[in-house]
Amino acid sequence: MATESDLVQALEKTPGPTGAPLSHAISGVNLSGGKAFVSLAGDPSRAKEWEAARLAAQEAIERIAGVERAVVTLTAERKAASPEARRPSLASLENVRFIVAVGSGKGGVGKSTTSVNLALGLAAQGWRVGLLDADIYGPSAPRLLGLTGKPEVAGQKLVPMEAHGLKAMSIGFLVNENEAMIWRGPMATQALTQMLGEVAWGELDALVVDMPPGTGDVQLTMAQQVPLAGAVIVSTPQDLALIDARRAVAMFRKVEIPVLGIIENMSYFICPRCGERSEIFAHGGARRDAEALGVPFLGEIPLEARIRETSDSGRPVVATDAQSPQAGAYLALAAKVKTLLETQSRRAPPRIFAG
Ligand SMILES: Nc1ncnc2c1ncn2[C@@H]1O[C@H](COP(=O)(O)OP(=O)(O)OP(=O)(O)O)[C@@H](O)[C@H]1O
Repeated sequence: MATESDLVQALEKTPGPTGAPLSHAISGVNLSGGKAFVSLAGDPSRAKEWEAARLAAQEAIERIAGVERAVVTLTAERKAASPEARRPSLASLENVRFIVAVGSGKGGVGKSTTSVNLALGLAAQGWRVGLLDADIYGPSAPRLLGLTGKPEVAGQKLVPMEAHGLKAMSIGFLVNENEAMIWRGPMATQALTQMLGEVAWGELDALVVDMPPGTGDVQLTMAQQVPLAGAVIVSTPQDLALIDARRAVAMFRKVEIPVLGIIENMSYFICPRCGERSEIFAHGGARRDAEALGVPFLGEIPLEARIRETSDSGRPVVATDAQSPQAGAYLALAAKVKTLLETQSRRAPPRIFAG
């Protein structure tokens, strides 16, 4: 059975008028009953070249086994969605294909653990991935990735540190934790902007941004300033955490960042001795909320001592025990996020133009 991901892959091999693969221009993908509908965002002033690209895309998709018919339409490029247009000072992000925020309405729900394992899960699928620990009030990337020491400086830029195949930057590499904790509003925002703009990220398929918990001014400014492709919200199943998760969804929606979905962390507990499953916090609330809010539910991560031990000792489970069921939960999550990024992000309103 062909999937939407196969359509994206076919366009990864088809160059477009800008020289970049046509998959970079996708603004919408849908596959149902063997019929593929794809929209490509292009520059209307180069309509002839885009018309040729449209036909090439149609042919490439119709060659996929299981696709009977492909309809490819052109939509006008939404300039505001490109990193350069929204934030000229963030030039060092221009070779980053997708920037994904991981947010939570509330602290301590496992946002950082999820960010690290999600980033590793994306890397496990062949992507080049960076992790920006933007949680300036409680930077945890140094601990989670087992990194010590200071990043090097090359030219005017900080060189990201590397661990388990990820590039990483954290305010925790630069100042001691207590110092960052006392920063307020504008100072915190300024530090974040610098970490985005003054780091030599290089070419990345995805930069996972571990956001500060909550939905205050710092988070809102960050969501507005960074050219985010989408946001993932982490919640635990308790009612209070879910109320805050709904606020986080509302915050990203307010600034028109697509919410890729909600993850339920610490969803259930499997007793390591008897294997019995207990639903300590009335599991399932995040799935119901996701349905009510009309956003995808991305999955459940169990509450497991192994996840805590590996995270807290700098050996994240996806990097050090990829075959374990715990890593499997994160790998499944990463696969969903990858597909959503490739198919949902940059979805422009369909202003169709003819070639
Ligand atoms: N699924 C899980 N199973 C067991 N322990 C977990 C799980 N997820 C996170 N933890 C543990 O819970 C604690 C808090 O997790 P983490 O630091 O990722 O949360 P956070 O939401 O980023 O917190 P903060 O608000 O402080 O940034 C850590 O000790 C972590 O190891």
